[in-house]
Amino acid sequence: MKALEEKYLEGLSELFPSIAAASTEIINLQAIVNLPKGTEHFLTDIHGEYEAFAHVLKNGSGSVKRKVDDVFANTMSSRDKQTLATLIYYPREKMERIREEEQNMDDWYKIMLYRLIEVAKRSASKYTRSKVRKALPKDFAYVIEELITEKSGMTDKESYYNSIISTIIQIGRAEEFIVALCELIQRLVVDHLHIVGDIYDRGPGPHLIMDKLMEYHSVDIQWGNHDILWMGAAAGQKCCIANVIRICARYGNLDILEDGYGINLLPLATFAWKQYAKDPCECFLLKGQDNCKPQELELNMKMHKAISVIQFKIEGQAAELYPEFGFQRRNFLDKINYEEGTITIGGKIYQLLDDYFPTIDPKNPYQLSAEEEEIMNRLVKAFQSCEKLQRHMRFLLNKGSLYKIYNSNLLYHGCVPLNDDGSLRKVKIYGKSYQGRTLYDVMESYVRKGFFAVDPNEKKKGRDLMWYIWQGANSPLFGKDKMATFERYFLAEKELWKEKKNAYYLLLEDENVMNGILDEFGLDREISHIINGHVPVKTKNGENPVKCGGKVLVIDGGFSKAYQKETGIAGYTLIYNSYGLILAAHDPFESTEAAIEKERDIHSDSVIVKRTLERKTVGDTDVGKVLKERIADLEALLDAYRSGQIIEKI
Ligand SMILES: O=P(O)(O)OC[C@H]1O[C@](O)(COP(=O)(O)O)[C@@H](O)[C@@H]1O
Ligand SMILES: [Mn+2]
Repeated sequence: MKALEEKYLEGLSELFPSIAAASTEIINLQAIVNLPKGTEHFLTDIHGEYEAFAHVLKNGSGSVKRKVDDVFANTMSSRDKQTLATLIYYPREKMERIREEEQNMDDWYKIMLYRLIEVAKRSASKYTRSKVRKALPKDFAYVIEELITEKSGMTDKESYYNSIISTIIQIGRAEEFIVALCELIQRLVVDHLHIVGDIYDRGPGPHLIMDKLMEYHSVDIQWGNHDILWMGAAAGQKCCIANVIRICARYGNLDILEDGYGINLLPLATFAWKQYAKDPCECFLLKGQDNCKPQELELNMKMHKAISVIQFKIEGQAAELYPEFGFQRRNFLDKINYEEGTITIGGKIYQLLDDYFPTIDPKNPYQLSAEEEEIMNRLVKAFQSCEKLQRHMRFLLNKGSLYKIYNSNLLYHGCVPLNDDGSLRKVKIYGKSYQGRTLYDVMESYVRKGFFAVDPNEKKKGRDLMWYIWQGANSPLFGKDKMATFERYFLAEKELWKEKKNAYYLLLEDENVMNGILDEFGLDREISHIINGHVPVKTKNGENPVKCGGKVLVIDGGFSKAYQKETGIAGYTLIYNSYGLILAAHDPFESTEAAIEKERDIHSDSVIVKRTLERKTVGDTDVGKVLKERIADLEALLDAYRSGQIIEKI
């Protein structure tokens, strides 16, 4: 043991070869440990709503506005503060509009530059110089550093700053400089972003969200069931592919696949147009179809039906392949009386809303027709060879996981599957049972195998498990007894549409159960929180996202427009800064246009969920723990130098 420690200190002395070097490092690290903790920002269930997402990212769920308020308090009108905040969110667009009205732009630049410098200064004050330096835009790094660093010894600060600012304006770089400052502020107000799942589906811009996330300075992602669906599709899992296309068709978003990812849907379109030529496909209307031209709508509905039928067939085959997934009870095509147009479920006969199935052979209802087969094979190739999709999925794999423990918070998209009595539910995966954290870990390892395993059997298991995670009754990301897709399309009886939530969602207020989950994940039950998304919080019915006295926070972002009428708001986001946890409830986002033109921010009511007694420092965080260990090691090295055990290397 002793020898090992000595070896380690020897190694460390290579990096810090003298008493002076080790001491300097200790002082630097200690300074970081004492700084206020960086702000974390939590978003969930973005569901392809790129514009609203981009806006919340820019305003840091109110963090930018809070900074502006802090700096200017009562010295500026609220109107001016709002203009300044809008400028910080949309600098280019805002300046374009200002230029049209403002008589004296130079004056305007000057005022704004001063204001922005003050906000930037305050935003940077939480960080070390070296961290701020890394965040500075290349072109203006030196000047910005000069302007935002306090120069206490300087006598004529005013004229020094004035001359820098005048020069910037004179040489025609004011606008670029303003943009750089605004982006810096946006960058500094949020230190780290957590996406608690469901980037994909329903809205039109998930690919744009992915591009934006890929350039974000610090982010982690907990996969949602919709993200896993896309991951499965990208890995070539056919049921996932069919579901992805079906959902895009249902929301009038086939453009995401065709234009966003360049996946060719022509074979499916041609087939659907011919196969369902005279079929009105009325059960396959689109959600939000007002944006669709009539001719496009007709084709879109036919494609919607064609891919749904394919999905029910291939899911039926997969259900037989894996009885332990429990999907056999979801097989309906063999329960249909094709002559009568009825279906028998639970001993009862129901009338189907649509009974035109030209591609189904009643004797072999799950068999794809030759054309359907050909289409699916081509789609598998298209998904697997789409470079952009693969790049996005690689990013999800590298920055993402099924759950995350971060600064004493436990983050996952859906739930931890529980029995009705609150005990951890045992779930069988490929012949073995797992529960709680191990269930999560095993599932995650299969997801990764679906992409990286060399053994083709393991790879297939990994891919097929992604389809299970999407909609399996015991999937921690889905957490409902079934996904009633078939019933929602074909049956009028709403009682059949019901999806029963896992006991987890009924036990959110049960402290014993929630503490049990924290224990299971190795977290301190006294100080930790569980944060999940997935289930829209129906605020208009009086539902509260803060559960279990603040131990659990359910923050389905509610970005999805389709769901806003159910929730009554545009959902929640969460901020965890050095003062505590702040929950922001947002009104729906109108448009980027309105945000700039009318300076209409998303109106957010902020509620402080937990205020820390003392301002939290980096020392209280996970990074802080690592830094403190490093300091202890360096102190040991110092002792070793001083006692002669190790000799300086200079
Ligand atoms: O509103 P739609 O498009 O019918 O989707 C409903 C389906 O989406 C789900 O809610 C899953 O999506 P979420 O993860 O966003 O909740 C299913 O449970 C349900 O069957
Ligand atoms: Mn979800």
